[in-house]
Amino acid sequence: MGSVISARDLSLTFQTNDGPVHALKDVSLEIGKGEFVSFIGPSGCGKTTFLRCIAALEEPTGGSLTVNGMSADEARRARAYGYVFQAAGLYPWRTVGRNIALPLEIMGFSKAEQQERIGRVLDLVELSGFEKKFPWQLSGGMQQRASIARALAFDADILLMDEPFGALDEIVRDHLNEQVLALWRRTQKTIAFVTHSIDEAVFLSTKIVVMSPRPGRITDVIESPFPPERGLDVRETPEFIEIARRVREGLRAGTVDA
Ligand SMILES: Nc1ncnc2c1ncn2[C@@H]1O[C@H](COP(=O)(O)OP(=O)(O)OP(=O)(O)O)[C@@H](O)[C@H]1O
Repeated sequence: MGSVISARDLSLTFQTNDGPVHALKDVSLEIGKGEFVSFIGPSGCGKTTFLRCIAALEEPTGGSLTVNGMSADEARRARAYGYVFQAAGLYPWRTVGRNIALPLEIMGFSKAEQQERIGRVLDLVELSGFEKKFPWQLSGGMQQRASIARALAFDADILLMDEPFGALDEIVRDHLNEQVLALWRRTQKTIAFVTHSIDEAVFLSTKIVVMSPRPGRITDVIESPFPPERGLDVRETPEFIEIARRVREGLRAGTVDA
C-alpha cells in the first residue's frame, strides 16, 4: 500500500529579522493509509510547521512532500484533509450544527446533504442531540468534539490534529482519547496528531515520531505493538511503560545535543 503522506528531506527555514530559523531540517517520513501517527517533541521543534506543510499552509524551502500522491497544494484543493486546532475555534453566534455546516455551505452542498452530514458526524463524536446548542453551552471537551465533527464533515481521508486536547484536564482528555481511538477504528482515517503528552502519544498511535528542536528533526520513530482495540488500562502494561521510556529517552537525547 502506497504512502498517504510522504516527506523526503523536508526542510523549512523561516527568514526572520533575527536571522534564519530552521524550523524543519531533512525530515523524512512515510505515513501509510489508516495509520495514526503522533508527533511529540519540545516546544518549537517544528511539529505544527510539519502539519502546516502537509496542509499547504507553509511552503517547504527544501525536499519533497506528497499528500495522497499529489503536491500539498493540489491535496488542499482536493480537500484531502480536515484540520483540528488546539482551540476549537467555533463561531459563538452559530449553533453547533451551523458551525459544522459552514464549510459545507462554502462547498455548495445542498441543505439536505448538509443535514445528513451534520447528523452523521455528530453521531461519530457522540454529540447527537447537541446540534441546536451554541458553543458556549458546551463544555471544553464537547466543543473540541464539535470541532472534530466539523473537520470530518467533508469526508476527507486524512485528519490533521494539532494538540486538540492540550487545554483540557486529564480526565476529560482520557475520555476524548478513547473516543478518538474509537473514531479512528470506525472511520479508518489516516491521522497525524501533535501532542506534548507521552501517554497520549503512546496510547493513541500506531507510530510515534519523536522530534528535537533547533533545527527541528526526527530523533526516533517508534512502531506501537498494541492492537487497534485497546482500553486505557493498556497504560499499566510493561510494553506501554517500555515504549513511554523510549519516547522519554528520545526527547532527552534531542535536548542534550540541540
Ligand atoms: N511564520 C513564522 N515565522 C518565523 N518563525 C516561525 C514561524 N512559524 C514558526 N516559526 C518558528 O519555527 C519553529 C517551529 O515552530 P512550530 O510552531 O512548528 O513548533 P512546535 O513544535 O509546533 O511548537 P509548540 O509545541 O510550541 O506548538 C519555532 O522556533 C517557531 O518560532
